Amino acid sequence: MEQPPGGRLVSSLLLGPRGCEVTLEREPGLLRWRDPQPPRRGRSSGGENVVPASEIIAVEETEIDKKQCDSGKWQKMSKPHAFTESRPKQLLVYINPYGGKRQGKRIYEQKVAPLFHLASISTDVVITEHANHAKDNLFEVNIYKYDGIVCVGGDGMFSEVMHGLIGRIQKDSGIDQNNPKTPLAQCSIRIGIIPAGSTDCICYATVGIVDPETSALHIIVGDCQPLDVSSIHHNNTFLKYSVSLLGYGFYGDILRDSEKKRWMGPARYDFSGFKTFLSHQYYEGTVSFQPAKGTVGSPRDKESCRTGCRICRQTKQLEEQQKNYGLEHKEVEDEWKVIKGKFLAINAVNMSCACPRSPKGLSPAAHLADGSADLILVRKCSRFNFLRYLVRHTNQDDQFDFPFVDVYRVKRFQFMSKQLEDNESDIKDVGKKRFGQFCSDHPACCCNLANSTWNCDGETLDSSAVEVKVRCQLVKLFARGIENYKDETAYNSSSNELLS
Ligand SMILES: CCCCCCCCCCCCC/C=C/[C@@H](O)[C@H](CO)NC(=O)CCCCCCCCCCCCCCC
Ligand SMILES: Nc1ncnc2c1ncn2[C@@H]1O[C@H](COP(=O)(O)OP(=O)(O)OP(=O)(O)O)[C@@H](O)[C@H]1O
Ligand SMILES: [Ca+2]
Repeated sequence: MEQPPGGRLVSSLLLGPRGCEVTLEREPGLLRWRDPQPPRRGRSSGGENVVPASEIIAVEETEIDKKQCDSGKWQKMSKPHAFTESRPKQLLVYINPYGGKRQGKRIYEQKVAPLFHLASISTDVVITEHANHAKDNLFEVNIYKYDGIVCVGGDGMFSEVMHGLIGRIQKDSGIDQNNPKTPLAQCSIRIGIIPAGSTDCICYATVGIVDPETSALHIIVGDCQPLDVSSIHHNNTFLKYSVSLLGYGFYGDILRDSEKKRWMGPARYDFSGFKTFLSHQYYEGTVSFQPAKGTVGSPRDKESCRTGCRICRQTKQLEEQQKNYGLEHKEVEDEWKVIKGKFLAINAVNMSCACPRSPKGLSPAAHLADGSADLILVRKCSRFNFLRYLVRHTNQDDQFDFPFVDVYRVKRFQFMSKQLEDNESDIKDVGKKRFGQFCSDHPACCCNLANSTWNCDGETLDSSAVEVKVRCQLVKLFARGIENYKDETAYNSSSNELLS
């Protein structure tokens, strides 16, 4: 390449048989070239292609210009894959061969491994043989020699890997996860998700699409997206972490029913969803929460969390300022709001939970990394109204604009079912232990006194009573959030293309 004044390198690029001029600008590091063919009608970019150098996957030398090469003008790159420092070089990969449509192994081998190879990334691959294989393995291996952990599977598989990684880091830092008040050690090793599950909402809500190649490219270029994690405890015992949906009632019941139908694959959720919708079960209990005062946004905002989100950045800055002034424990004194009622669904989401089934998700304005969760309370209502509420997850109408739906942005919350409250207040009265019974006052009504279960990122929880606290940006993903359409037009569609 020749270097004219102005920090711009100019060279010629062969695209098939045609040549064109290509320039590389030092600042901001953009590679530009014009299509050799005249632009087609309606193409806004006018045939110009722009690729940030940081997004070039690999460069290979070809012997097309032997003379120039011999004359010493060409220099061999010692590390052809080293475009930026944040790119991973060594990855540990876990594949769940039974997630989703059981395509995990094929997806990895055919779509992902060749890209990793092209980008000179070395991998250790573990194909899991049973549930918790990946989680247990993360406590045994030397995780510190890897630049990232990749999971090939769905939300449940991500959850397993995340539990392994967070648990391992806490163990190595001497932190007891059972203490709900202890600050947790952040995980600097990033997690990559290659979607091969049934819902894949963590992938969809952090990348904007469920596509294994796109996710592989985010891993290769070393993108980094911090993610809030909720820790769930009961009676000073750690239960689980959650990053997407922690749902009681409707989504808990769907999960409980669908687990028996894993053989159906992703369709099990529609089957169990329909069945659960018809059962129209509501649950009584008390929800207490601390509203998120430090965050800048609200769940009713029209704007969603996007790449480089201002709200996530501001909240993190605020948290750091509070830490510097020694105010990080102030939330302990913050007021608790208490709501008793009959609920069809109690959903706490750390992110929008957008997924192919619901492209805007359960809470469209929830943020990936603002240190808060959106708590959605759907009170007892008619079947017809609940259907109207569900349908709004699939169209542009506001799903919170119903008198029976409330949404709050929270940092912590607790839930206890009425049944447990009754048992706790009169524990000696054996007659009051009504597990699994139906309401004796109204035998024909659907007032089931049995508990629902919590759906925690697609896994069931053992306790119906929970204490939940959001841990701001506890983990990091190889992702960059959903890109704004406006930003995307800055580069044309080739921004993710491989150059070789
Ligand atoms: C009429 C159409 C209404 C469609 C309403 C669609 C709402 C979909 C909302 C999806 C939210 C996903 C939240 C993510 C949860 C994940 O952490 C978890 C693990 O992967 N997935 C599930 O629990 C899996 C949850 C799967 C939920 C499927 C719900 C299907 C409901 C069907 C109701 C049918 C009523 C029809 C009446 C005629
Ligand atoms: N080899 C295996 N055999 C059985 N279960 C496994 C195996 N490997 C992992 N698992 C478990 O399978 C569960 C579900 O997997 P996964 O999340 O990949 O698929 P899914 O449930 O179909 O998708 P989604 O979570 O997106 O709805 C995970 O919780 C994981 O612990
Ligand atoms: Ca959040």
